Amino acid sequence: MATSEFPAQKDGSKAVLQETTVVVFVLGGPGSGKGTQCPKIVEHFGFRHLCAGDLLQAEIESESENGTLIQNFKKEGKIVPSEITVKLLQQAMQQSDNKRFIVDGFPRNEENRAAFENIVRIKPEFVLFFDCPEEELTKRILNRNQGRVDDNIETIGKRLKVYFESTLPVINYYNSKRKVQKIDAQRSIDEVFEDVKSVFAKLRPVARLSNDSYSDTAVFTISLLPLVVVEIASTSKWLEPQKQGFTSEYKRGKAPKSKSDEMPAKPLDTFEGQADIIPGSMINLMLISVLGGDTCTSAPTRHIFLAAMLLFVWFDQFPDADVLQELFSCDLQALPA
Ligand SMILES: Nc1ncnc2c1ncn2[C@@H]1O[C@H](COP(=O)(O)OP(=O)(O)OP(=O)(O)O)[C@@H](O)[C@H]1O
Ligand SMILES: Nc1ccn([C@H]2C[C@H](O)[C@@H](COP(=O)(O)O)O2)c(=O)n1
Repeated sequence: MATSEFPAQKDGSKAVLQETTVVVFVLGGPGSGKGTQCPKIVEHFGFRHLCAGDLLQAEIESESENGTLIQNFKKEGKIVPSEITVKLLQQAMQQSDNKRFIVDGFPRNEENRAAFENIVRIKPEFVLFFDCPEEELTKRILNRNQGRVDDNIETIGKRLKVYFESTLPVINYYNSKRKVQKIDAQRSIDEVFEDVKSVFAKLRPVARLSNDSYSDTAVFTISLLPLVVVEIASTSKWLEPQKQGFTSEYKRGKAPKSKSDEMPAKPLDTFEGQADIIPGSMINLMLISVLGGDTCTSAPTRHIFLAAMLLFVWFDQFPDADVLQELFSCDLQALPA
């Protein structure tokens, strides 16, 4: 993903879209359920929802200079010139603290796609495509009852024509780049969302972390603290006598006793090297979840990993999984099956 500079803001500074910005385009015919599913994605995965149609509608309602032009395009079921739509999307992204966006109803045609990639300079992570037959689309729109100027049988025909002629080629373009996640949208809202969830769950865990609130930083710091404490305890001197005690009992072939004589101690192999194994496995588990695959690391690498994670959390800069993979690849080994 590329870094993109937005136009100067009122205070003269420039908002910069960082490399960690994630964009998912949500496409499908009119009435396929984009606007129904997007709020669920926001709720479950913390993305910011940008609906191109809603941004254009807000322009109409604000009676801006482009309002009448947009209204006329909308009534005709036509696609508004890309310059206008991309500018609105760009401003909305600029004003958001979130770095992860689902862009609903965009790009509607080749011109939209090229304008976004040229101006915003970000390629989508993937395209979520709600696939639904024409008859079902028409039925849903006619039942929608939200007072939209374009929800009438005449405009629906035009919108469907535009969808098949202009939007489907964009979906095919992304499909040729293996970026399309196709969802069967003809089923119930809940069934559709089950599929949507599994698509978003496949996003790399680091990319799924939200960067938009202090509470996230607090939650992640607190989650990392037990790891830090156990790691420090295991490598500090005060655990040495216990470790040696267990080891010498083990060498003499005697099971160490628990404090209560009636209660047998835990098996020796549970204790031996326990202080080293536990933090190792906890952090290895984290590494496995972040990097994928089976991994194990040496103690110094775990320490660097922990320190890096804390710094990343505090400075609100989560690294890409690829960066982590590169940082730790020298120390990652496949675990025996
Ligand atoms: N899976 C579904 N099953 C039945 N009805 C649905 C389903 N998903 C959405 N709907 C209904 O269909 C209508 C259209 O859905 P929605 O507004 O989400 O579509 P859309 O893709 O956002 O449409 P548009 O592109 O025209 O804005 C709504 O009334 C919605 O409640
Ligand atoms: N990229 C876009 C998105 C929307 N429009 C216009 C034309 C649509 O009929 C209208 C409503 O959009 P919807 O809510 O159906 O997604 O907005 C556009 O010109 N370009």
